[in-house]
Amino acid sequence: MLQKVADKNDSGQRGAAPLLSFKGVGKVFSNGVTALDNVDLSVHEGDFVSLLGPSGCGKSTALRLIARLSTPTSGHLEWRKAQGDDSVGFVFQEPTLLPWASVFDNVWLPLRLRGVSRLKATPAVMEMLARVHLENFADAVPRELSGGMKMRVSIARAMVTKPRVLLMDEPFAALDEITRFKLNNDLLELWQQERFTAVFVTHSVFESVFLSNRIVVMAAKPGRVYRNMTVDAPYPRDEAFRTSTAYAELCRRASDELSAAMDVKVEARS
Ligand SMILES: Nc1ncnc2c1ncn2[C@@H]1O[C@H](COP(=O)(O)OP(=O)(O)OP(=O)(O)O)[C@@H](O)[C@H]1O
Repeated sequence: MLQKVADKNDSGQRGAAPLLSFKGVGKVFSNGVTALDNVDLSVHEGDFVSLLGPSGCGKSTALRLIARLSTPTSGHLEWRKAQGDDSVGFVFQEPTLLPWASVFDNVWLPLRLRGVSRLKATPAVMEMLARVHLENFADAVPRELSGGMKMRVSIARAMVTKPRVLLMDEPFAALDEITRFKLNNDLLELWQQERFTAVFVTHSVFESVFLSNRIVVMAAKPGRVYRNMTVDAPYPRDEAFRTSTAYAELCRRASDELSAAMDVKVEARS
């Protein structure tokens, strides 16, 4: 069943117009920093795309542009118009939960802001809590939760409105490795169930290879796309994939690309 969904995710790319394209996008801040320079980048429906690169290469800036929290200073972003729904959800590195509110109320919040009553929101909130394996913690408050559980709440809150695109800015960077692996598995399961398009920012080669069907390796100063790498491994991906030679080889390739992207930066400065 999951394999079928994964096939659908993969087939979504072939031949179809991208869901979202960066067309020669530049972003220069008022302090003169060029965060992004002439970026061309396409995201297809159902993609799991990771933006991988050194600090300062413009990964977060790119996410903020997709979320419309910021606008390009040159070029433009183009959304495919056909289905008309370009809604986005955002998950940040910090879970940023309301400390006084229950898990249920935290997840309800985006629906509440749209005028949906507690009663009406209950099925959607409980469904999302079940999806992130927190259905038994609806009444807990954030201080009672572990870091991984707080992040699950944050993901459920971002997903409760069923956005078409889920943007994630290093969501697992502050977690221990075991929790991070578990959340990587659960995120892939959620992606395969809900069929959203994911754009995921990370510094981790291992995480980007495990999760993505495509990795955009970026270079810094100025921030730009260095390489588009296809991760040619079938979904679902599980612990067997994580310990496979295919995974090790893909990580080696991604690591080489990242090292090369960082060398480019050094050469450009010297
Ligand atoms: N609001 C801002 N004003 C000025 N400069 C900014 C602003 N936001 C980001 N920058 C600069 O733009 C560049 C790209 O920043 P951005 O946060 O997008 O990079 P990043 O790849 O996400 O970095 P990190 O991995 O460290 O989070 C950096 O040099 C950063 O200092």
